[in-house]
Amino acid sequence: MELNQVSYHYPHQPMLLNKVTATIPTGRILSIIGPNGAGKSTLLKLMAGILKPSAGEIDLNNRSISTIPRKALATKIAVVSQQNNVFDDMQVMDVVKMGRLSHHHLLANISDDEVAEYIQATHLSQLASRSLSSLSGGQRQRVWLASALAQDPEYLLLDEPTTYLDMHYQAKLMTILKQLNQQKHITIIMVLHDINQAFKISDELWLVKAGRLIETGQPEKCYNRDLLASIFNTNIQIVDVPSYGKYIVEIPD
Ligand SMILES: Nc1ncnc2c1ncn2[C@@H]1O[C@H](COP(=O)(O)OP(=O)(O)OP(=O)(O)O)[C@@H](O)[C@H]1O
Repeated sequence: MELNQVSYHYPHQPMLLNKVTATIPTGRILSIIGPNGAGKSTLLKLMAGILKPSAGEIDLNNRSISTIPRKALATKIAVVSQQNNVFDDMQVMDVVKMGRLSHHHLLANISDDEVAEYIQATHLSQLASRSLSSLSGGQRQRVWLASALAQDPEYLLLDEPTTYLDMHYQAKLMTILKQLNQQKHITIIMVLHDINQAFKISDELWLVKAGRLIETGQPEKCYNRDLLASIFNTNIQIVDVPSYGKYIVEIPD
């Protein structure tokens, strides 16, 4: 996937993203980090084809994603974003099957077996017959992930996927994502607020501030105190934690 001079503004709003040009590394894990309001979620929505650039192009395999029909795009790109409650009455199994609709016409044509691997990968087997409304925030998050995986996408886009998860499930989700990336070669693009998590799991980072891509590259290149301080507008220290490695901390004035 390539972004060529992508700019975007919401209707009747000033320009938010300004001529973003970058290549998404295929088969890798990319995290987008930056302060609140920088334009990270908007960038993700543009890559998902949910929003159309005001100027510039996003190409997938040399074709503009705005010319790819929605159902065809859903077999290539899956999105896990902030959840809605529209599907609260549905069973977990059916919500996961809905992800598979990009490959079928009817939910009734999709067997339990067809989605079993996605249910297993997200550790939902025990919850498969429960309604979505009876689940905790973290459990629901895994259902949305399973539904996105059922699309069998080349690209998995996640907007703050750890929001509802406790420390244990945050680590577990990161392990699941790493496995999916390594075993199925899915390209993973996510917006993460926990920058230490982003630095640990990602092959590449995009640092965004005020709608501009300030830096891109491997985490090692981005462990730069001055760079991070200017992005987040705060004092930063990078410390060495035994048996963890480099850890970024904010030191208030
Ligand atoms: N639908 C919308 N209409 C108008 N403005 C919007 C809309 N969605 C987002 N914005 C504005 O665009 C800017 C960027 O929002 P975006 O959600 O992309 O930022 P972000 O970097 O993901 O922020 P956060 O870290 O707080 O989630 C913000 O100023 C936001 O208020």
